[in-house]
Amino acid sequence: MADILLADINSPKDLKKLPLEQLPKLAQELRDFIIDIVATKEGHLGASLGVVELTIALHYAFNTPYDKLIWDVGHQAYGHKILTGRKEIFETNRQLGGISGFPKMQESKYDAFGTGHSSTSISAILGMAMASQLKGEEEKQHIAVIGDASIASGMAFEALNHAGATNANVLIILNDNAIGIDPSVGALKKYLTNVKKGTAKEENIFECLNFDYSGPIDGHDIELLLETFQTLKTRKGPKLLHIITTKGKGLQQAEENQVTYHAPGKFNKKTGDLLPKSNISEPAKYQDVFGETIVELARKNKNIIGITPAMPTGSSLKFMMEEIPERAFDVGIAEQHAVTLAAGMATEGLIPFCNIYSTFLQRAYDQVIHDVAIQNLPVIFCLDRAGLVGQDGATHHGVYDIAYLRCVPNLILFAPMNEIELRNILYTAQLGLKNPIAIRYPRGKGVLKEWKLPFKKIEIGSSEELKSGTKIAVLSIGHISNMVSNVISEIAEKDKIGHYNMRFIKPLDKKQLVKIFNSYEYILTIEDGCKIGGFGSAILEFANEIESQIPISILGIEDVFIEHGTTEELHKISKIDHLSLKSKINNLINAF
Ligand SMILES: Cc1ncc(C[n+]2csc(CCOP(=O)(O)OP(=O)(O)O)c2C)c(N)n1
Ligand SMILES: CC(=O)[C@@H](O)[C@H](O)COP(=O)(O)O
Ligand SMILES: [Mg+2]
Repeated sequence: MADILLADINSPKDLKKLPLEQLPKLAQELRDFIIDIVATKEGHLGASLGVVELTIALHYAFNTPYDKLIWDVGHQAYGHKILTGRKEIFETNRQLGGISGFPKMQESKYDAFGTGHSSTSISAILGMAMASQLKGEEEKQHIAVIGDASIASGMAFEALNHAGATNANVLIILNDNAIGIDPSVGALKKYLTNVKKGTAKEENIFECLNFDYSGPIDGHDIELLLETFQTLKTRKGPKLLHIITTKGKGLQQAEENQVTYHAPGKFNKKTGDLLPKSNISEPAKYQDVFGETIVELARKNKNIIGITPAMPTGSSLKFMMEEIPERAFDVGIAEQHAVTLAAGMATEGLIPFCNIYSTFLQRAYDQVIHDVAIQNLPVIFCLDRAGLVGQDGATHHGVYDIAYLRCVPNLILFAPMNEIELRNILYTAQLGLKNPIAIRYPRGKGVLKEWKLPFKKIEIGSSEELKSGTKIAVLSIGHISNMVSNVISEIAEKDKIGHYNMRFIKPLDKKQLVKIFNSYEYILTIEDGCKIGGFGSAILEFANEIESQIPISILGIEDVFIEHGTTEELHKISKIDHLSLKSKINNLINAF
């Protein structure tokens, strides 16, 4: 049997011992290794398969970790992790206690910068290169690998604009596979396509920005990559190398179905076929409730617009993009633009539904305040993936939105308990709200079998008493309210417990709250967001406002970053799972 080259590679030092002719064989092994593990452990697949040759060539040619290497987004860094000492633990990728699915500085000296959100790599590598200049490290190389969808983002352009006016020693590798999670969009995509066809205008956009541009070259040709790196190493100043790769390279299914194989779930490693999911009829995903409902509403209301920054599949806005393409827009990885675009549309009487994952809206915070809330424009924010999202970990949990939105005047903040509430608030929001509204809902499935019921208007600021009680009032918000209901149903002295689905974090249902504060002896709040500044804080502030002395306990995410694991595991760690809540309530009952 031929030697397994990968077996002996535990660091780039080992890699450098291989003769050049063996690198294509190593590439095949690395690809097989990634496929083997991701097939059972799940994770991001297509992006890592597409940069196998690039990863090998980079670590072969450069002196990492002394030379700095940043992977933008970082979902393509599995090969990098495997070649830099994490091969033996790669099977723990994204699992609780295991390695992160993204580069992470605390995990390895080879991870020069932590990523997860896109388009940060050029700024960060420029910062490092400028620091090297100041320290007199003239020979040090600084490399950022960024995809064609990520380079189109505002932040990447800000960094290119700055870098091009410096003599910093940076090499930006544009990994152009013409796709993000969904097909790349926009004028830059058209430009890059023309460059590849050789029909671009005389002037190269990157050269105009003062970059030393090379390419486009085949990013799967290791020898060519190595030759190019040797040349580029000797050139000073900002450089951009344009490489062409195929997302999913080496696994036919992944090459042919690039959207599905971005993060395919479990699959057969030999055939690439996806493993069937359980065939029990399950509740719908919240994202699909959004996707189907917006189509239903938009058919009747011609002013409705759908906007997504590069997540048509993840948000299910693709349903509207397919049926009503003239009113549904993927604007690329451009959260800031998406928000202000929606604001502009709202000034003209359109009704924009701007769907952004909770974690990615962090990037557009100023736009939410300055362009929407101060001007009190009725933009409808649909914040998908709110709460703990699971294996993507700390960079992706949507746990700050309540705290960062609750403090913004004019903004209504709602969290549906189930699919019907989501559907009804989407309906309510397009009836002519005078304020912006943010609707937060989690990754994954709801709880109901039937949710496509006739629309009902939800009164803004109204809560719902799910169960009355005598001693302890549990106030919950959003999907987690279902777990709370289940827990209460199992409590022996359940008569003592009242349960309120508060729905609106802002405005609070103050009428209901006054009643609660007058009828109970203890209040317990629960949310799947950070405790500091969250829903529980809002209840504390209310207690202060009415000068209530009733004790209040807040359950939610503590002041630490929660890492990766299944959402069930992470809820447990955060003590907002079924058992923790049950024991908390039982302890309270014993105390009263
Ligand atoms: C700020 C931000 N918005 C959205 C995402 C979600 N996202 C992750 S990967 C990706 C596409 C990246 O495409 P590209 O840069 O071309 O890399 P490729 O996957 O093709 O390697 C998107 C939109 C993100 N990680 N960060
Ligand atoms: C890398 C990245 O940011 C996305 O691929 C993200 O992992 C998508 O998350 P969902 O799987 O929740 O759509
Ligand atoms: Mg791409």
